[in-house]
Amino acid sequence: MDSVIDDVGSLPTMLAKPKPERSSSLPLLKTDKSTDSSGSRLSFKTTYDDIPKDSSEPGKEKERAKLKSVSENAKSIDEQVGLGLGLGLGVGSSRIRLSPQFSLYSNTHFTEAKESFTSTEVSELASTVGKGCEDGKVSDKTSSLYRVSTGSELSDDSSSGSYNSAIYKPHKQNDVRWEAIRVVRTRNETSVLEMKHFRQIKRLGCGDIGSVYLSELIGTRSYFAMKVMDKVALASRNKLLRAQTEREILQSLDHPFLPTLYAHFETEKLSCLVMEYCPGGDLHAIRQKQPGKFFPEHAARFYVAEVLLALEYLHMLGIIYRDLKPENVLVREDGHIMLSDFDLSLRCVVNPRLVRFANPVVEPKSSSSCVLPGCIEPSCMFQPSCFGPQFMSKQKKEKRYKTEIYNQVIPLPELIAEPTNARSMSFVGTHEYLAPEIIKGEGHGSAVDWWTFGIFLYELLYGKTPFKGPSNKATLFNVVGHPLKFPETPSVSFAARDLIRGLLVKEPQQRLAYRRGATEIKQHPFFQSVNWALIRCATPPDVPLASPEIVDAKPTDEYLEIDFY
Ligand SMILES: Nc1ncnc2c1ncn2[C@@H]1O[C@H](COP(=O)(O)OP(=O)(O)OP(=O)(O)O)[C@@H](O)[C@H]1O
Repeated sequence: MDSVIDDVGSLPTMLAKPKPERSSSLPLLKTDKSTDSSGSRLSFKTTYDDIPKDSSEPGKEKERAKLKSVSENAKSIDEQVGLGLGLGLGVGSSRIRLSPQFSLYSNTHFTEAKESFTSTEVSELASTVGKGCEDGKVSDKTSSLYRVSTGSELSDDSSSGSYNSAIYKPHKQNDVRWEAIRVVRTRNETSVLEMKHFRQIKRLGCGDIGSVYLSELIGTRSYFAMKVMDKVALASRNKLLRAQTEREILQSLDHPFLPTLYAHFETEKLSCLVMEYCPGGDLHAIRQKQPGKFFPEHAARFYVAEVLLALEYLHMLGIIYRDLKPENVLVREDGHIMLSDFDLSLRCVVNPRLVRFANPVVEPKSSSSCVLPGCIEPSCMFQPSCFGPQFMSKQKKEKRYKTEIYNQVIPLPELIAEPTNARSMSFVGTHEYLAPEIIKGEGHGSAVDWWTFGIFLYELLYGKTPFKGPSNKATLFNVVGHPLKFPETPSVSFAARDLIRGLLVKEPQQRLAYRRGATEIKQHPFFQSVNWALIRCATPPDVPLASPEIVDAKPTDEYLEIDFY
């Protein structure tokens, strides 16, 4: 898979004649070699920021130097958390980000920050870096419109802040891990979590400038994924703002298919994010294990349906995700998904619009909110079970629809909060997943997520992406210029192909969901059998086995005395 490209704040000119001063540092030229030795897709980001503008040698030397630096960073972090030996580095298998010093945004702060935008303003690199950032290039790209994080806003008790944020997370507040954190804090008579409260069990992956570890909160048998980042490396690689964006987004989330950030703490050199651990791995790895390396349609539908709800929620918060791909979709212990990796996300302001009021008197024929061409079936909006039978007669459909209308006391109002009008000029994403408007540098909004959603569904069903060429450059040309084609095998339903066709429309304005966001996609016949409200109760296609490291975990009191620092 191609590497992630991330040129925040730059106009891509891949198809036009590149400007001379940019030509030497186009990520396209630098990232053609983008798979690791195992052939899996690298999540290695190339940014213009990483490359000096006056560089005359954009090629392999710098790429090698960068990989070496990733490797060294990972090794150094391993050593610092006490896992220095024998784990192998897996260079470039992941990337890592974070900001060393940033304010603790409560949900309220986040809202206040967003309110400072108009609907077309975007908060790319939304906040300025606090005291820790002295890099002129970074602050040049900072939007003054967004709430600024300053050193004075720092909290010494960031884990406490994260802990308290459970109060504002009604969907996650019953999570037993909050209780485990409370127990440790009480037991240690401390308001903050520190590295010494955790035992690192193994490294789950490593990225640009940090590593993710499976960690136990000592003495609780509660397990977390701890993302550990080297602050100096972040600063030197201009990753501070991206990291900060991700952390602020993580703090604002409260959704079953998005990560919970339990705590954040820092040591002198490291910054650590404590998140939910997903033992199921990612959908890219899981796809490789499927017969034929593609998912059966019912499994693909399950995964994309949950991803759709996650994207819908993000868009409602004014967050355009921009990096959807199977690698970023992790599988929880219960088999449901968790969308991860927010450092490429864009924050902007949305103006929620109510397009249909809650009304107890519903006229079936007036449900014009279904925008599918030729679709006059209101039944596509009401489904009785999470994943029911897909095909039924028209008579049955009508009967079912009537029953459901009567069972519904008040139909839900239909709200649209789609940051369609946001305009970012950044060149970010993963080659095979890039939307045409990003490649052409036309400016992009939330419709890019619907494009990537189409590529994602295609890849799950066919085992490959539709526009991949022999090189990254060829891939980009294909995305912009080649018509969409479906392979003859595997056999995929008409509904699935129709949905993909609607999503992979090159002109964003003509793309499905451009006008009404996720609502349009939910109403597509491909999702006819999905009960959106109950999807959390649906049976996942696969439930991961408990991680052997956890099953075999020894009683952990013996680790209490270990002091990492
Ligand atoms: N919550 C988690 N549970 C289980 N594994 C995780 C979790 N978060 C990350 N990982 C694993 O750790 C690896 C590194 O994650 P990290 O977020 O640092 O980088 P990444 O997802 O590869 O992406 P990027 O380089 O795009 O930031 C991932 O590939 C994933 O396999």
